[in-house]
This record gives sequence, structure tokens and C-alpha cells, in this order.
Amino acid sequence: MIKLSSLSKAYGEGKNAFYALKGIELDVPAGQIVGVIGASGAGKSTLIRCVNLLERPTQGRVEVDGVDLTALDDQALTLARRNIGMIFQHFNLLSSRTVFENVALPLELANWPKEKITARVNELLDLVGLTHRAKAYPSQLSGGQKQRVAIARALGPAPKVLLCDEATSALDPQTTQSILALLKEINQKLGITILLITHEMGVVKSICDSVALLDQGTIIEQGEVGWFFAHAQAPLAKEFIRSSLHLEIPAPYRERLQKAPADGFIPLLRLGFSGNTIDTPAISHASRQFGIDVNILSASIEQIGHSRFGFLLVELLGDAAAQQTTIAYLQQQQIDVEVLGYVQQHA
Ligand SMILES: Nc1ncnc2c1ncn2[C@@H]1O[C@H](COP(=O)(O)OP(=O)(O)OP(=O)(O)O)[C@@H](O)[C@H]1O
Repeated sequence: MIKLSSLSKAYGEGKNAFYALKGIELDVPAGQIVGVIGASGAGKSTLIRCVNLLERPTQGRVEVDGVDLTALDDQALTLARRNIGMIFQHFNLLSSRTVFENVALPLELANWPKEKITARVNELLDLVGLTHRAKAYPSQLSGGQKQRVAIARALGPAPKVLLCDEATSALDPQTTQSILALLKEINQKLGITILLITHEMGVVKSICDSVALLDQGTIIEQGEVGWFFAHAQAPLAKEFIRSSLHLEIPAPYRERLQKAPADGFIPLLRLGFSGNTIDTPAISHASRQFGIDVNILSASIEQIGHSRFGFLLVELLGDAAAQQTTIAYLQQQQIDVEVLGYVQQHA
């Protein structure tokens, strides 16, 4: 439904040109929800704004529903954009218009007759659960309600594609979940294809079918969400995955943790499991084989689609040589081993 090919975008020209996007290849199949995740400045906003040509790419093609938008003249582009709805982090509602009038706006601009507009707006307000606030002004609404209005407005002309630019970043966690649930409902009920950008792995985990990781203007990993969580290899991908699992070092340990090994200190490890490693009883093997004890401080194992992945925080109790042998063995079993530091062993 959306296909970006060899897409690059430079800000500035000549020697001063800065490439915010470089050689992007991204395919969003019809009916799917695809997420693009990246840190601040990675190029996410630029990418999503290239899809409806709010930003014109420097090179490459932008196909939406089989039409190359970069080849269209202004009039044809205006028509093609009716196929592409967009919602934003800060909602972008008109403060002088009521909820009803905000949702009606794109239909007025498309010259719909008045009765058809009324019927369509009422239908959309019902869909987003805001019929009772039709006469309210944006200033009288919560953040979640404002985003619902923005979603209704974007859906007015019955687009095939909805672009979501950090649509939940200004919302609290509970409201975020309700907006994500609404987006999923829209995707499933109306069959609308959704491309969203986010800096939160939780959003990807909640509703996306697949995800692309953007880093300094380049997609460095992409795939189905379960695969991504279980198998993505790029260090940045692993960082994002970890950030979504809330695996904290307990406070008393954090305070006692020191960087260098020392006599009477034992290693605190973060073990990352994914793919096949999750089905291997490697820890009990190591314990029996090398005579070490393993104290589990925290654990988080999740399942997305057919993939399981997760982390454990463990202390390794035993002599130094056995600890090293154990770490080497776990690595051999394709478990990600990270030594977070060393803590004094209890007497
Ligand atoms: N109009 C512009 N002129 C020059 N540089 C720009 C312009 N817009 C964005 N950039 C630069 O392009 C890069 C990508 O910006 P972009 O806003 O797309 O990133 P982002 O991933 O959306 O970041 P954030 O999450 O902070 O919004 C950044 O280095 C930014 O400074």
C-alpha cells in the first residue's frame, strides 16, 4: 500500500546539504500496521512527512496505493492526498471550531454537500466515542479526546492510509493504550493501513505487525515484530527492546554495584534470551556442570506472535574460574551475556 524506494532527503544544498534520510526501502502491505522507531533526530518525522509529500524527497519514489506521488502535479497530488490521513503528536485542532466543525473541515474543503457532511461527522464521532462532545471546543477536552477528534477528522474522506506522527507521545500511559486500541480497531474494522512513527517500543509491541528501526537516516533492522524482539542484532535494536521490558536493577544492588571485579565480589549479569536460546535449560546445565549457584533477581519473558524473548538479572555464586567458565558457556549457547558490575557476596 505504501512503498518507499531509494528514498533520500537532504536539507540544505551543495556542500551544506545534510541527509536526514539515506536510501530508505520500506514496504507497508495493505491492511498492516507498520511502525518506524528511532531515537530523537533519527529522521522519523522526515520519513513520515515524505509519505504525503509534506516534505519532498531529494531522491527516490513514494508509492501510495500504486501511484508514484513524486510524479504528480499539484492538482493530482491534492486528490491523491485524500487517500492519506494524518494525525500528529499535538493534535493540530482548530481552537475556534467545535469538535463537530473540526471533523467537518476536510469534508467542507472537498466540497461535500451539507447533509452528507452531517451524516459522516456523526458516524465518525460515534466511531471514536465522542458523540456527546460534538459541541465542545478543543480547550474543553482532555488530550486523549483531542486525539480522538483528530482521528475522526483524518478518517473523514475515507483514506486508505493513516499516518501517525508520534500520536501518543503527549499522552499518559493509560490514555496511550486507549488511543492505540482505537487505532487497532480502525485498522481491523475499516481495513485502513497504518504507518506510525514512535520512539517508544511499547507502542510497537502493542499494535504493530512489523517494525523498522531508523538510525541516522538509515533503516538498520526491519521485520515482523515477534522476529524483531527475538532476533534483531543491532545494538540499538537491543537497547530499544530492553527499554520496553522494565528490567530494573533492584535499588539496593544498584547502590552496592562496582565496576571492577575484586576479592569477595560476584558478578551481576543481564542474560538476554531469544529465539532458540529460550528453550535451552542452559542455566541449570551450567550450575550442575561448573558447580556454581545462580541467584535470579529479576526476570521478564514475553511472547509476541510465535517468538519468545526476555531477560534475567542473575548473580553468579562460585569461584572466579567457575564464573568465567559459566559466562563462556552461556555465550556459547547464544545467550547475550552482559556483566553489569560486581557486588559483595553475602557472608
Ligand atoms: N527543516 C530542516 N532543516 C534542516 N535540518 C532539519 C530540518 N528538519 C529536520 N532536520 C534535521 O534532520 C534530522 C532528522 O530530523 P527529524 O525531525 O526527521 O528526526 P526525528 O527522528 O523525527 O526526531 P524527533 O523524534 O526529535 O522529532 C535531524 O538532525 C534534524 O535536525
